[in-house]
Amino acid sequence: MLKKMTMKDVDLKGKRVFCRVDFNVPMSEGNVTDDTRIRAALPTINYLIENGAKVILASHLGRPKGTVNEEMRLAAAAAKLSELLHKDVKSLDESIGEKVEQEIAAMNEGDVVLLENVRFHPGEEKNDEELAKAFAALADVFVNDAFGAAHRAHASTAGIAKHLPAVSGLLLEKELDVLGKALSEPDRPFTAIIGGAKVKDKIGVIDNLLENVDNLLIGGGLSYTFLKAQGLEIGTSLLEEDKMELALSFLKKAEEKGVKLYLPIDVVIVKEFSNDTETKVVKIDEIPSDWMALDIGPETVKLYSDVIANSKLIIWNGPMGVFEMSSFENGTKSVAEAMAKTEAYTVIGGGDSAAAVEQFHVADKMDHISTGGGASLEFMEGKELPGVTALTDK
Ligand SMILES: Nc1ncnc2c1ncn2[C@@H]1O[C@H](COP(=O)(O)OP(=O)(O)OP(=O)(O)O)[C@@H](O)[C@H]1O
Ligand SMILES: O=C(O)[C@H](O)COP(=O)(O)O
Repeated sequence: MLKKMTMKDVDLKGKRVFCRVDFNVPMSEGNVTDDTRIRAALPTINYLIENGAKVILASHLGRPKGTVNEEMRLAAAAAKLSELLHKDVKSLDESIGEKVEQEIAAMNEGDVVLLENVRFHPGEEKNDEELAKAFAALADVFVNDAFGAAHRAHASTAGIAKHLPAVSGLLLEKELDVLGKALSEPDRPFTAIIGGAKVKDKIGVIDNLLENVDNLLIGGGLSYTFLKAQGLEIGTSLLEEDKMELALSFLKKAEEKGVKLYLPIDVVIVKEFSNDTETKVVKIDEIPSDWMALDIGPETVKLYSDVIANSKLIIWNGPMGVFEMSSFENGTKSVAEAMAKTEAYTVIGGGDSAAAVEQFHVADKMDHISTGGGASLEFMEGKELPGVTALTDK
């Protein structure tokens, strides 16, 4: 349970509400190419409208490093939101200052404006006190619905919360609820699937999950460091030599905690990193020294799919192979399909895994797809999220 104030704990009628959302969406040629994050914020925005708030939305887009970048303006996101809400959304070209104040003063209850990219100000990422105060001066209430940015202690996610009643939005609440419950009172068997490129990026999450899960399925680039550490030949597959000791300590921890840790038993290998080259499927102890593994093989798919089918709760973060190339997509696709079929409660930890379930058309079969990549990872590592900590206690 979230011990922070929520939108339901404050009177919103006629109030100016500064609502931080994560509209950091993929764009191409000035258009939003994936509106998932905008759609995910609709329940909160509609709630604010229905309760008579004046809705002042704020977001970052990309990493403009404190200067105005024409390609990172939020106007296209405002247009997309307007289309989804069936309502005018005024896109402003600043996020603080006199002009913004005038626009807000002219708002009626239920009106919606979207401020310009907050990262155009250098103070945003520095969590500058003056910028936080300038944001707070625009409003009476702060609502944080930007789960995707909750791991950042920035002026519009954390700093502002010191100066206004600060409450969670519905998306933020839901994300914390689903991920929190999964980690604190999991239905068992509880299985985590961890893939992606590097052990380095998943140290915290593997360490924390080993405290909790029944099964840990490892795939993707990071599995080869584990395999090499066990003395296997991995050819030219991805290796982080300095993480081999750590990989061994994870294997030991799994044994101590009674966690079944699975590594690939067969793989798809190639001689060069290319989609159009000869591929072979080999057993895990048959990788030639000049070949590299870019996907898990069919035996591993079968093994992992069986574990998935026999689980009650599954959390997935990171692809099983180089799924962007069709020759190496099978492992990731099969895991996505096995998750789509299972009766278990399925949680996708954002980022590449969320992209994969979209790509393989099974997104609607998942119980929860997190809108946060980095944020969900940090949450699963057991870290505090500054955007949540900053909210007003109940
Ligand atoms: N065997 C492999 N060899 C090389 N690269 C791999 C292999 N398996 C997966 N990858 C690559 O790993 C990348 C994804 O890993 P990365 O750690 O960057 O993100 P992630 O785990 O999906 O994290 P997030 O979900 O937070 O975005 C993909 O681009 C994929 O091509
Ligand atoms: O896309 C994300 O993960 C969030 O919007 C956070 O973006 P950032 O990594 O640039 O802070």
